[in-house]
Amino acid sequence: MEQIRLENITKNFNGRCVLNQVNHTFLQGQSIAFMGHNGCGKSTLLKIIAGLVRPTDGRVHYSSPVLFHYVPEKFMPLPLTARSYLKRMGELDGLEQKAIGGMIEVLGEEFFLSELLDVPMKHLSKGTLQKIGVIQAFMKKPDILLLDEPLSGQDTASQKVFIQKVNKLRSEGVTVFMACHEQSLVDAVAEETYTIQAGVLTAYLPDKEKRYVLILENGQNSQLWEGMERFGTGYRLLIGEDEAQPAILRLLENGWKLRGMYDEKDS
Ligand SMILES: Nc1ncnc2c1ncn2[C@@H]1O[C@H](COP(=O)(O)OP(=O)(O)OP(=O)(O)O)[C@@H](O)[C@H]1O
Repeated sequence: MEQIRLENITKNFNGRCVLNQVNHTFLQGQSIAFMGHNGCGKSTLLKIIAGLVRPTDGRVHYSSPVLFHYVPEKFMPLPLTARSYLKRMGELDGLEQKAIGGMIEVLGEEFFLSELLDVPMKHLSKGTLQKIGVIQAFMKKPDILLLDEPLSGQDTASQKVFIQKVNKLRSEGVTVFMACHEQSLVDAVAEETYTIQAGVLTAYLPDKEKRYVLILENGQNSQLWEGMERFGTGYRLLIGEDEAQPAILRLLENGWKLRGMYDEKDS
């Protein structure tokens, strides 16, 4: 079912065109990643979809009223503690006091933040603030989740929790948009990837020849896969780009930890 239609979306900043007459329809339940070089317009497009930035020209059509959750790339270092911030946000979302307290505890623990929940946010690192933004987005199920560089460059344990939670929302019909540079995150949560080049949104087609090296650690005595080679204390697996997404999901489900991923050509 059609959920969002971009009609001739153009965005100029100081006379410079960042998005140039973008037309596209997104369906409910899709999970989309925007990739592309720094400054190509990924965050701008996310904000336009969320209605946070007005396009210079064109319109965004929504098929029905929708609840958005938007996780920004940079989070404000407020003087509030993470706990009181999340509590207030939960209240604004109409959640019950008791449920909010429980969710903060559980999500804080899952994202390894329990000890930092009572520290003023202005003293927290950029990565920790990002996690608080992500926790906020998981407190109430939205119709559309927009994630700007979520947990990029963070530890694999937190990324694994994040991937599981996003995929759970996807299975419940939530539409997901994500701007991301990290291929492993994109492969784990997005079914369609687009790049923005010179203001134009283009479907990203996997290169059949391209292969990735996955560096894996055996977390739970999981069964070895064909082709896995010993690599330091873990294993190394070479995999085609088009197979990477389902393979990573299966590996994570089977207790493997993804320690790294890079283009075979860079090895
Ligand atoms: N409020 C603004 N005023 C002026 N220029 C802006 C503004 N917001 C974004 N830009 C410019 O628009 C371009 C696209 O920015 P955007 O943040 O969308 O890129 P991005 O693809 O998300 O980049 P990154 O990967 O570095 O996060 C950049 O050149 C940026 O400097």
